Amino acid sequence: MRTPLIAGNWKMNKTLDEALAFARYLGEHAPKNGVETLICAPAPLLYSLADALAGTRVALGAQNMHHEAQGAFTGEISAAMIKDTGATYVILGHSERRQLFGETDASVNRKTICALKEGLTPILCCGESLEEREADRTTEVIKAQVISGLHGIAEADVTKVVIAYEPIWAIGTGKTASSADANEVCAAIRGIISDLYSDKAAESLRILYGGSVNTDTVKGLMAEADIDGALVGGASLAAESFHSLTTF
Ligand SMILES: O=C[C@H](O)COP(=O)(O)O
Repeated sequence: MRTPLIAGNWKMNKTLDEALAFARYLGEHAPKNGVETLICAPAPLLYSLADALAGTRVALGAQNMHHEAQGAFTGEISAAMIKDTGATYVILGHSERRQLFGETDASVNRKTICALKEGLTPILCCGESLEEREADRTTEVIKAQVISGLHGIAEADVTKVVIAYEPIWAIGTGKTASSADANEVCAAIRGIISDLYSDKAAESLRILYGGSVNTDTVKGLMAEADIDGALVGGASLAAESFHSLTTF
C-alpha cells in the first residue's frame, strides 16, 4: 500500500514572515488522514519552517543540493546541511534545474545517490518537452531519465526514492495532462522500475504527477491507479489552496 503524497514546491517564493504564516495555517488545518504532505521550501527558510511545522504532520524538503558531501562549491548546499535543518526530502533534477542551470542526468544521478546516503528521500523528477511529446518520444525520454537517474542504486534503496513525472509543457502553463495521459506515463515508469529491479520494487515506489495541478484536477489525478500523489508549484503557494489539495 503506497501512502499518497501531496508535495508543494514553493520554488523561489516567500519571505520568512510569509512562510511562517503559511505554517501557522497548516497547524490549524490538518491534512486528510492517511495522506502525507510536504513543503519543499527555499533553503534559507528550512530551519525556521522545521520549528514552525513541528507537530503538524507536514514534512519539509529542500529543492536542490550538491552531489558532493562538502568542499569548495560557493553558493551550494549539501545533503548533510539539509538534514541538519530537519528537512527529510529533497527535489532533484527538476526541469527548471535541468533547463536553466545545466543539470544533466549524470549530475542528477550523483545527487540522488548522495541524498540516499545521507538518509534524505529524493524526489527524482523527469519529464518530456512539448517537442518530444509531439514527436512521440515521451516514453523514450522518460525511460532514459529514469534509468540514468537511478544508475548504481540498489533495490533496497530504490523504494526510498519518489519519482515525479512532470511534463515540461504542463509546468506553470495551466495545461494539465489529462488524468489518463498522466497515468499512462506513470504506469510506464512503474514498468521501467519493474524491468530494472522487480515487480515488488515497482509496486512500492511512489510516483507523483506534477504540472499545473490545482484543486479542480487533483481528485481525478489521485483516482488513477499509478499516480500516488502530486508535486505542485503555483497552487501550493497559498495556504488555503495547498490545504484543499491535501484533502482531495
Ligand atoms: O514542481 C512543481 C512543478 O514544477 C509544477 O509547477 P506548477 O504546479 O506551477 O505547474
